[in-house]
Amino acid sequence: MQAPIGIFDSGVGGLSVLTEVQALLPNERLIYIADSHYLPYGDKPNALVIERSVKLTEYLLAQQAKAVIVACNTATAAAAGYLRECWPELPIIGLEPAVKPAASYSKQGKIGVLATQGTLSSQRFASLLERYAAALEVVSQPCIGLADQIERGLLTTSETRALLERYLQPIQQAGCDALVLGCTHYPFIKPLLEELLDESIKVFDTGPAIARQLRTVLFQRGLLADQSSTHLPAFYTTGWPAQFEQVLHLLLNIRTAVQPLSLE
Ligand SMILES: N[C@@H](CCC(=O)O)C(=O)O
Repeated sequence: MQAPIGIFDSGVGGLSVLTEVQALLPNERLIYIADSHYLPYGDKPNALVIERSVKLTEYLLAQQAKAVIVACNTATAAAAGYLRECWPELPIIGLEPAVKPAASYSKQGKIGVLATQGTLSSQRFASLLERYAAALEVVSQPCIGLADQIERGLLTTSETRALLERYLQPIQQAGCDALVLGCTHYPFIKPLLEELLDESIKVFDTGPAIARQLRTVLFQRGLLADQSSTHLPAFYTTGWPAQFEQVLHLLLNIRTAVQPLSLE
């Protein structure tokens, strides 16, 4: 059996990355884990996010994963460095807010970033800004509660709209012309985002670049899947499978059984 690629997130957010990977690499076998029992990661202590990331990676390795995507900006900021120390041979692909392309696009020299508190207060994010946006004005906006709404499939409710309006306000007011979606949950509210944003603001997310990066890494290591193979992704959650099945259908139009997973 083909060795799989493991993908994990605190919940449904990483599905936005899974979609991009499936589109670019349709022959790969994918295993997706939503650590829903510990959601949201965004306001959890670093130590807990690291502990969970280690457990999830261990599980994926026990399933013979040939590469792991940390499909969560918060977990990447907290744990990617440590995971790479633990498994130096394993290709580990992390997600970072797309500050670099947004900064080079911006003509106003002003960009906005929507992300979790965990991501925005991380050392990794500080050095990302230092490297690529030192000369720019950056409006970093923590979006408390937004990932939870998306997790519950509430993509267009008045509460979600009100939250998003509130979080976009300082970014629009500052005159930003580029907006970075620094959390893998947020691409699922792109329609609402486009409705609320000025047309002049370009939106950046990381999913497509991650899929390309994965393809490069697998190619370099001779790990790309056989072109004749096709597989349905396998889905696991540490939370409630029935709830995850519902939101999986809503977000990706996939109807499949989700397996319960206990990783304590
Ligand atoms: N998927 C989110 C994490 C959301 C959360 O669990 O707070 C991220 O990319 O940061």
